[in-house]
Amino acid sequence: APAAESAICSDGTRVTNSICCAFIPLKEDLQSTIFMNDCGEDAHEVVRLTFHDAVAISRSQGPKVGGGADGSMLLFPTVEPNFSANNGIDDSVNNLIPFMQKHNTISAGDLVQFAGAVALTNCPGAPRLEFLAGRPNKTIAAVDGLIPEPSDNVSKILARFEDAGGFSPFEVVALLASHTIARADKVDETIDAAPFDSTPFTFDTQVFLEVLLKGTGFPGTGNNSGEVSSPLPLTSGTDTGEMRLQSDFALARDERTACAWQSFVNEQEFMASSFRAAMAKLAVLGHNRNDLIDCSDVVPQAKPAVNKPATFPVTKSKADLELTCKSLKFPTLTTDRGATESLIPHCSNGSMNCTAVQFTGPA
Ligand code: HEM
Ligand SMILES: [Ca+2]
Ligand SMILES: [Mn+2]
Repeated sequence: APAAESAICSDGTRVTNSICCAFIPLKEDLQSTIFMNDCGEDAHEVVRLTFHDAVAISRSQGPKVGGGADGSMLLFPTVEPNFSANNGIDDSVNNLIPFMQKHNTISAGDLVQFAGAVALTNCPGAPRLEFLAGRPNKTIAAVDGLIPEPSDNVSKILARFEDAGGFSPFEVVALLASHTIARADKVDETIDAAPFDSTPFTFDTQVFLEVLLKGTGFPGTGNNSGEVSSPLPLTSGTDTGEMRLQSDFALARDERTACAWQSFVNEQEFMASSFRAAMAKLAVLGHNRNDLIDCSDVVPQAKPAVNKPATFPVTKSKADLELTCKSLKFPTLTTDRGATESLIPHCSNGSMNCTAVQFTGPA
């Protein structure tokens, strides 16, 4: 192939195409206006948005039900955010909408996927995602029913991912590495920011370990749709205990996905590279990769991994594991020191009080 037109942006970044340079001021604006260089609530919610925008497409039903990674969530903010599977997505939608005017050469679809890549760079251990630019703004609102729900069974989840973009069961599990930096606000309406692992500000493998532990209780109320008991439910003030999604529980134990799930425990590099590859597929759903321009150079390097092996949280050990994968040996891990179950801090600096950015908007 002929060498791509290359350019140097005003800050010195060398890119394959000069159109990529517009994403550098966007990156700075996103960091200083919303993310604050933190792997906090606002970063988490934008990563979730990359998925909910992209997965709304169907190979069997065709383009009339949704265009994939097309920014339709931002372009139709009074439609898609109201679907029940999108409950809570309005925060990230309203936060990103002002950037469409402020950076008006960048399409909504590019904005969503780029913002997700930038958000992840704030999370130690996250991969530096591929970023391709050029998704057009011409699209339709997606229809309801295309986003997986935590109450869905494994067959339904795997079928939905297959239909959306030909994802294999392994790729589905790899994408769920995202739940290492995730907290639920809406599954249990009585509590906010209930984390899916004990380290929601670090892109580590703890989620794959902790979802394999026997559940003992609920961080809030106990009868919510899509929630099952977690091993670390202890809550105090805004330090909400761990929540477990029924879908994560089932994927970790189902014969089609359990070995993929277990394979990521304590395998930071393998998890990060598998997530990166699956995200590259997710981010271009609805597009032909060859029509897009590779602007990966404008994605900053992620914060380095903390280099701490996976550990059983205090009070837990291999006796608490619920393993169903027969072909893999479980790694030998130590238990964190302490006598009683630890709280999971609400904020990345370890405190109970931190403000999230929240713009008002149409969603
Ligand atoms: C089987 C598929 C999946 C199901 C059923 C599912 C379900 C959920 C649910 C119920 C929540 C909590 C929302 C709330 O109450 O605030 C959540 C949060 C989240 N999900 Fe997923 N998810 C799935 C796959 C994914 C994928 C593929 C990604 C990204 C690649 C992702 C990224 C996130 C993130 C980052 C959050 C945290 C948002 C926050 O902290 O505010 N999820 N997910
Ligand atoms: Ca984590
Ligand atoms: Mn949240």
